[in-house]
Amino acid sequence: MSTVLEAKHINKYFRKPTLFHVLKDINFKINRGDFTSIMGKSGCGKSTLLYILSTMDSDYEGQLYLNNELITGNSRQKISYIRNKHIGFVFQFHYLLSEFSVLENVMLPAKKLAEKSYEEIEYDAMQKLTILNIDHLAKKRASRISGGEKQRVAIARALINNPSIIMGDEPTGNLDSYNADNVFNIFKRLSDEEGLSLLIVTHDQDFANQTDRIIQMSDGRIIE
Ligand SMILES: Nc1ncnc2c1ncn2[C@@H]1O[C@H](COP(=O)(O)OP(=O)(O)OP(=O)(O)O)[C@@H](O)[C@H]1O
Repeated sequence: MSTVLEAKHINKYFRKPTLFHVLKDINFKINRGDFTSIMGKSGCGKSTLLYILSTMDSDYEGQLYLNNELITGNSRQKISYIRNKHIGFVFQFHYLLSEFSVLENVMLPAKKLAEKSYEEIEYDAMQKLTILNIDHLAKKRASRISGGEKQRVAIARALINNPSIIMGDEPTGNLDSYNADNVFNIFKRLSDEEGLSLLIVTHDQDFANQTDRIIQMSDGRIIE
């Protein structure tokens, strides 16, 4: 089984207001195609860890590998390229551009990567919307759709560059239970049917139980 993501001896400190050792010797691997969840009490360091794993934070000790390539220590520009190409994100809040259409929002990360023509990107974006059963919303403004629909658009946007892994920080946290189930089931389907690698932080034990593996954190450490 090949490894998509690996964390080796990750330690992280916050220096203000006082020195605080927030992540303590984090080690784990994520196999390609696995659906992994991270759980743990509020404040144990889940978001801080996800921020490092998603390459958005470079201020840590230890090594991070993506597709067996060392990410740590690369230039900001290279890391930004790798992130855009290989990692898709879904946050608790969707962060869609409200004045743009659904289709334009989904196209954005591919435009940024600038490796395909406008027409190809548009075609890819429509395909992702179709996978998520929201192709009928393509021309609508992002501000004019429901919360559950917005989160599905955010997933389509995360998929647009065919990333190696999708990461989510409480991706169902801001939704009512019906829409939370719906979004979780989309992740589950992407994992089961498309073989996607997924890593989500969640407080929901029922959701976590349906993933392939639960990483349990406590006080900045992985305990299980
Ligand atoms: N920029 C910062 N400076 C100092 N301390 C911070 C900073 N960001 C987070 N912390 C602290 O680090 C700890 C871990 O925070 P983090 O957000 O990673 O926890 P979490 O497990 O994701 O919590 P939650 O489930 O509530 O989102 C907390 O004690 C938090 O107060």
